[in-house]
Amino acid sequence: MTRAITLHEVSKYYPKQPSPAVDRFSLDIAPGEFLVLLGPSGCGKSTVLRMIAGLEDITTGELLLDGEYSNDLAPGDRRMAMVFQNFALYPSMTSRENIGFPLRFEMPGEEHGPRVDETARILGIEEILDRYPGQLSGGERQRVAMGRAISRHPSVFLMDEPLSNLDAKLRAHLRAEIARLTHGMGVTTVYVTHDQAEAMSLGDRVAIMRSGVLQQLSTPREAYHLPENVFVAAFVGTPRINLLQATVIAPLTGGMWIDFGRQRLGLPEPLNYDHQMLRIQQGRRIIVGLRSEAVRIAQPSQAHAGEVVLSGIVEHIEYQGHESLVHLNTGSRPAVVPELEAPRPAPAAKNSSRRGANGGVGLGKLAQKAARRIQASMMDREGAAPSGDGVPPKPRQSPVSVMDRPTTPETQTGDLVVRTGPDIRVRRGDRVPLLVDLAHLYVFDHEGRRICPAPAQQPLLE
Ligand SMILES: Nc1ncnc2c1ncn2[C@@H]1O[C@H](COP(=O)(O)OP(=O)(O)OP(=O)(O)O)[C@@H](O)[C@H]1O
Repeated sequence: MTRAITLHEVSKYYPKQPSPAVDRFSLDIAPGEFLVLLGPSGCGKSTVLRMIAGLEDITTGELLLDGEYSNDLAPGDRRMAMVFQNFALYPSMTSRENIGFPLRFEMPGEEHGPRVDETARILGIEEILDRYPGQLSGGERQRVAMGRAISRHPSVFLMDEPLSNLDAKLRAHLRAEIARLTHGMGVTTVYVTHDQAEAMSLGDRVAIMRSGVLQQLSTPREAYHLPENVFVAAFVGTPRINLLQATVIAPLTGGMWIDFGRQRLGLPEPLNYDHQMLRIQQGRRIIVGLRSEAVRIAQPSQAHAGEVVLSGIVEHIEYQGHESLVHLNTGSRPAVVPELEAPRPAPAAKNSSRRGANGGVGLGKLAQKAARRIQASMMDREGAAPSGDGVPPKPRQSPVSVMDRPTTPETQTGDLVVRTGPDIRVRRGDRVPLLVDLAHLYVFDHEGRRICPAPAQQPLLE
């Protein structure tokens, strides 16, 4: 059995918190869909997951399960299984006993052996069924934890960063396994991660969050190719998209340029629809987004149709084996998305009281919370203070704040990273010609909204 999950305008206010952890969050998850909640630490992903699970009350809004109002449904009646980051196995039980444990309550008086064996076979862990958690590797422990969730034949899997305690190789391996398993079982899955690569490779769709607010809900491909705002553009993709501050120059006499300060990028005429739409930005600050594959190092004579010329000085070459990343200085001013640039708190076990039934708030989590509070106070987190009962007087708007990077042209290092073949023959200090593919040019307005390519729904002009 699998089920549809709908969140309608769901908000969560924690007591004594100035702004909601989740703010008017709406989402429809289809039966059997694999949906990933993606965003930086503290953006509200786990809170959404826990509200779906029934482990956290919904302050306002509605949760529908298969179309039925379910805000007040007890967690045990939702037929959902959760898998956490910290495995949460009983140390005094073997793998077999751990996997069979929830069945004592779900199938009282019935023989659990066949269900446990079937689960072990699916996960390929028959050999470790008689071992204790202390005798297992991290990956094996996480497989047993997943076995415990699978054996219940749940209608929904809820996974909260289940792989983040594992090393990179194992993570990649288990990631593929999770995708195979959940799709094979056809069970609706909601998966929380802050790792965009994980989200992109796993999700049928990703819901990208920032400060409790849904920024974009789309397929991974669309999130990469058509980010709705600068936050999504910067959060998704490695290496991170190049974000440069610029202005549009569009004199009445014709022509249009994007001015980076020391260089200008001329848009070819006749202007296409997307470029024409930039005319209203004339004289205003914009942010230009260029992914590392949108620019190549090549002579102007080699330009294809739709490519325009810039140049840059090589600052650094990052050899990656299959490719090189060349860091260049084009004399532009990089734009910074504050939440992405803020230091991420040190990882700590997610075993605080709000995460699981059996733990106190760990020191690591407290440190994380303190760091978040500092981070939150430093960031431009908008929102009205809650009234006495914790319900907001009005919803927050969420323009994406973007700042200047505090550098002077003299001290500024590479502002543009370009992906090249591994054998590129350039040296530090060389000035090299660059060809920018305008088909992959993104422009965001001063509030971070994408304006090029033009959004499907145009904002009303005042
Ligand atoms: N029980 C609680 N009491 C007060 N504030 C809380 C509580 N739980 C979470 N928060 C706050 O709500 C916000 C969202 O937290 P949440 O754990 O949902 O974020 P997250 O995106 O899952 O982060 P992480 O990836 O670090 O777990 C944070 O600011 C957090 O400090």
